[in-house]
Amino acid sequence: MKNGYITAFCIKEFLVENLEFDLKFEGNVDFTSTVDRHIFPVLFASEFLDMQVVSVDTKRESVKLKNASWKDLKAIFSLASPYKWRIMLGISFLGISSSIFLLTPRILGKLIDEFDDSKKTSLDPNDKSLQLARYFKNNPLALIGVLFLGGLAIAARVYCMHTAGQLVINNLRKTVFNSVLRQDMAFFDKNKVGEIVSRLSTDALIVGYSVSMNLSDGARALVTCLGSSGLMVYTSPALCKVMFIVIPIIVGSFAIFGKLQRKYTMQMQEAVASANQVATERLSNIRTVRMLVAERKELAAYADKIEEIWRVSKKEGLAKGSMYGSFQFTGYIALSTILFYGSNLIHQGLLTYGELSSFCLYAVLSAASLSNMSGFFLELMKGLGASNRLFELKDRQPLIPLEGGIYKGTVNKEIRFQNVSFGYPERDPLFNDVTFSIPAGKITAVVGASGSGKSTLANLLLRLYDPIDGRILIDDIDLRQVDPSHWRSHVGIVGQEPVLFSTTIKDNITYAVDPNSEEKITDEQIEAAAAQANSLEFIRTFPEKFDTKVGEQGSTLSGGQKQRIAIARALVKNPDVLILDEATSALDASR
Ligand SMILES: Nc1ncnc2c1ncn2[C@@H]1O[C@H](COP(=O)(O)OP(=O)(O)OP(=O)(O)O)[C@@H](O)[C@H]1O
Repeated sequence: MKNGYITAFCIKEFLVENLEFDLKFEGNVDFTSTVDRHIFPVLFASEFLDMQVVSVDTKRESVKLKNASWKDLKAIFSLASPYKWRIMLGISFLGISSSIFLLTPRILGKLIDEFDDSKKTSLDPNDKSLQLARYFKNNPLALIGVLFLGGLAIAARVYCMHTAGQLVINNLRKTVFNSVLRQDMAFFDKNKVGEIVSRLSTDALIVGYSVSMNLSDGARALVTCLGSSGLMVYTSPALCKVMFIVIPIIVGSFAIFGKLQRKYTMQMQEAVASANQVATERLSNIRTVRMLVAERKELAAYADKIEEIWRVSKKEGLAKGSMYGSFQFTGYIALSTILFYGSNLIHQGLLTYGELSSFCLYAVLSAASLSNMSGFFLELMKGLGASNRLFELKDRQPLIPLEGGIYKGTVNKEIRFQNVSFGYPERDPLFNDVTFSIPAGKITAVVGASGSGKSTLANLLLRLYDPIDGRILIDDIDLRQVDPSHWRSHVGIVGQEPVLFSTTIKDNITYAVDPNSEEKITDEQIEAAAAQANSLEFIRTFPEKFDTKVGEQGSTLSGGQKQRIAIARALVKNPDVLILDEATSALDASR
């Protein structure tokens, strides 16, 4: 047990005085040796810096949803371009299956006429489809074989497009996650983590689907629609007149209800993201919820969000139902008219039974493909909406970059806050024109009232935020010119509420050590750091020692144990600057 002598620095406007006092540490954090290694902890204690206290504004702005526009189409399809060969292969299989299934109704029609003795003699023997029909009549197994080939081509197309979609989703998720990880703290102050996770899971899925499987379904619908319409005209131009009456009704109802459905689908995604946010935040803080007996309140908050989903869902269902209903209605009107008018044409000898059958099959195919095309359009719209939000995250440039600048990690003379003014975004200024120095090799304490800005000074020193005015100098070099990641890797910090990850004690202690760095941390160094933080003793009592899993946010450890592991984590990388932000608040005081 050692006593460390610290020098408390106070910000000049309030008190110009150096204080020396006796600091008691439980355990054996050896500050004498750390001072030798030019480590100088900056201790933050809640006492007497009389700074302005600003109330907490809990209302945070979320990622804004903008309306999707066609100009984003290029950007969304460019996501699929790395997988274009896989998509092209899928489209080729589409060509095979579509040719087979488009020609089948015509051949079946000819087969029907082949069995009608009254029509048999009047058929054109040079007609290729008739020749094929006759071949299949004599070799029915060949027809089964061709249809089987069509089925195989469909399976291959679905496989290619499904996997291409997953590759797009994987790539998108990685890119967006990378961009989110690089954002500045002000971004995380504004955007809720639950919403960002929702973007990564749901929106990436929608975008990936819309440019892969949906693209292939859309292409299939288009080919089928064009092919079957052409074959309808070829089979009976007279019957096609009926279609001129029905198509405008189908297109009109699709335009109205499709637009409505798109609107409600976007509202639905927003409502789901909002419900996810509530669930994530409350469940990750379940202990607090339990201790404050807030289960009913949280259930009510979640139920409100679910109620919102239900409200939007009803509108979405109504738009969807109206669209499908109008499709079915117009479809059956068209089919009845075709059969009625077609029977008349047969009676007049202008059409055969086989031709009417083929025409009906093509009409059904073309109606189904119109409906599929509407589905394609809707999915594309959904994809555009979702991509808009994802691109916002992907393309956002952080206010403070992760890398770039002078490689400065050691402090030889001093760290100097020079005329620093700061306020959090959308808040009143927290402090103005603050100047003080932290000399190298010394222990410096900052003390002040709760909420006065002590942790904020640590945030500024780590360059999590930039001062609004003034400079922070590391040996006369402005911190803004220093490579942020390099600087941070030389600063050890133990926060007020130590955050542990749900992995082993060893992984938590070595969390800040770059796995790709040449300098490997040995088990002896880990044990030494744990011993310095006075955690070795209790770690050894666990059956799995350093391989013990600590649970979510270290839930299986006591507050003091968590803090000691956090101290070991800060010490193991042998930092040049050590910041202890009330790091011993959960430790028992003892000599
Ligand atoms: N990310 C943030 N966004 C907006 N305001 C913040 C943020 N973090 C802190 N604040 C506000 O800044 C003020 C200073 O906070 P800070 O955590 O620096 O105080 P502190 O002196 O360390 O307090 P304590 O001793 O209670 O830990 C507080 O009023 C707080 O509400």
